[in-house]
Amino acid sequence: MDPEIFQKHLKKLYQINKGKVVITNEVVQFSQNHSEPLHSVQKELIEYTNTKFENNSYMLTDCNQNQFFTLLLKVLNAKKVIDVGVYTGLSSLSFALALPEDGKVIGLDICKDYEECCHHYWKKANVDHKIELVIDNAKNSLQNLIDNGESGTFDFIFIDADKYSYDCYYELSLKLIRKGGIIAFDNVLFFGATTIDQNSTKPEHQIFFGCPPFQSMVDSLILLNEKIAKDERVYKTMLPLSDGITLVTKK
Ligand SMILES: C[S@@+](CC[C@H](N)C(=O)[O-])C[C@H]1O[C@@H](n2cnc3c(N)ncnc32)[C@H](O)[C@@H]1O
Repeated sequence: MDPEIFQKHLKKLYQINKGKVVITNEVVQFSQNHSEPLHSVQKELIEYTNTKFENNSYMLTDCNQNQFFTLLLKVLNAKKVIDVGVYTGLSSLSFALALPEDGKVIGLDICKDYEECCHHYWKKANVDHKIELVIDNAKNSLQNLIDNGESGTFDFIFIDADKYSYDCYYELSLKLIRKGGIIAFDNVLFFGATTIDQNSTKPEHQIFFGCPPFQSMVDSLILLNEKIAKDERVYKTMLPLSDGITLVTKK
């Protein structure tokens, strides 16, 4: 191989989008196909949620995320996990599948509507015994864990419930996570809304404005993103994976 030709070629490639791959849906699918395959029950639950709860199935975590968390839990050698925002049970299922036989997921959700669905699929995947579903406001549930002396004992905490309360979940989770454990926040990019100038008049940005409930979630997430970026208590990284995931670990 002629190194000069190779260098010239690389330079040309680098000039296109600074050498970075544009993340299209096809690229997302490609990376999904080249990651740890999903368990058949994870696939069934996704299918069921998309058909049965069509109106709010956008709440499901996506495949890439679940594949990523599976690997993360293995690396962390995780045994104790908290899932804040369970919905139809996919994230809790993924965590339970990645944990050893004596591992435990505490799933927190305020809504009872999906309880039956959760247990059905968790049983089907033989992990129901590893998951404890607590129906209450997650703020109370996290505080109860602290009051029960479980501070500093969790390996991984996933925050994916109401966006207004992320900051409160963050502070409580910092108490519950062990040193070296990871707290992950979902939706920190929120369809890209948190990344744009909130005074933007660009026509392509106007879709993000004009819906007060959406805007107040965006405002909460913007404040949280700024807080974590400056927070000296943690090491952090924000990944442009799915709808944006921030990972933090205590210093
Ligand atoms: C985005 S969904 C979670 C998706 C889930 N992690 C998955 O993998 O599919 C958010 C969930 O948070 C729950 N939630 C909303 N507010 C909550 C609160 N204050 N406390 C606990 N759960 C809450 C909702 O009921 C909903 O099921």
